[in-house]
Amino acid sequence: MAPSAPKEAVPKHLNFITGNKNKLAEVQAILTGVIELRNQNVELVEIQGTVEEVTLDKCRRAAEAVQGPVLVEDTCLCFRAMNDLPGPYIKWFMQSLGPQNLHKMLSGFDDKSAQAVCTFGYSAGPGHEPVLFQGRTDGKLVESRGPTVFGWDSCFEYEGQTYAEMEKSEKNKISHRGKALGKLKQWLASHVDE
Ligand SMILES: O=c1[nH]c(=O)c2ncn([C@@H]3O[C@H](COP(=O)(O)OP(=O)(O)OP(=O)(O)O)[C@@H](O)[C@H]3O)c2[nH]1
Ligand SMILES: [Mg+2]
Repeated sequence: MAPSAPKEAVPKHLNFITGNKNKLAEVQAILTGVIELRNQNVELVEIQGTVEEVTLDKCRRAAEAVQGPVLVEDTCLCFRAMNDLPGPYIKWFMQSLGPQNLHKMLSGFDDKSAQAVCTFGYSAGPGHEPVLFQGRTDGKLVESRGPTVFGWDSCFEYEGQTYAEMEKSEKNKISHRGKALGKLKQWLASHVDE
């Protein structure tokens, strides 16, 4: 998606609204030296819809909740054999099945291909339309390999290694989140207040 941003200055720091500590750590690592990141954990309702609709709505709700500029992110895991489900609903499948059983979702299918999708939304505040930045990484759903620290990292294989088997810095270079933040960085470069 092209970050078709209105010419609108963003502040010198970003307030990343998330309750997910692993996401926060990755975003902090990737944005170090680019922009100051702050964090608030606000419980946000997440609607059903497309990847983009979910993030747009999450971003608008977050801006309303804090009455100011916000960055939010929504992550999807899409299985080709299931026409992209569970997508934004992966969290609930992960919580119920756990990393040891997640791969069984595709046990009845030959096609194990999966795509990790990360969509950031930035809003300058309530009433400001969010700008989206999306990154996608293709891989496969596999039996859990590696540390089970972060969600489905141990079940998502990219070029022979699961995310969990990679060094963090390696994951961040090729991950859905790294790609999305690459676009955010480009946008920031032309929007941050001097
Ligand atoms: O192995 C993983 N590697 C990743 O890179 C990754 N990014 C997110 N997730 C998990 O996928 C679901 C997304 O749901 P989600 O986007 O709504 O996140 P969340 O509810 O945890 O936080 P937030 O909505 O407060 O930001 C949640 O279960 C996350 O733990 C990941 N798992
Ligand atoms: Mg969430």
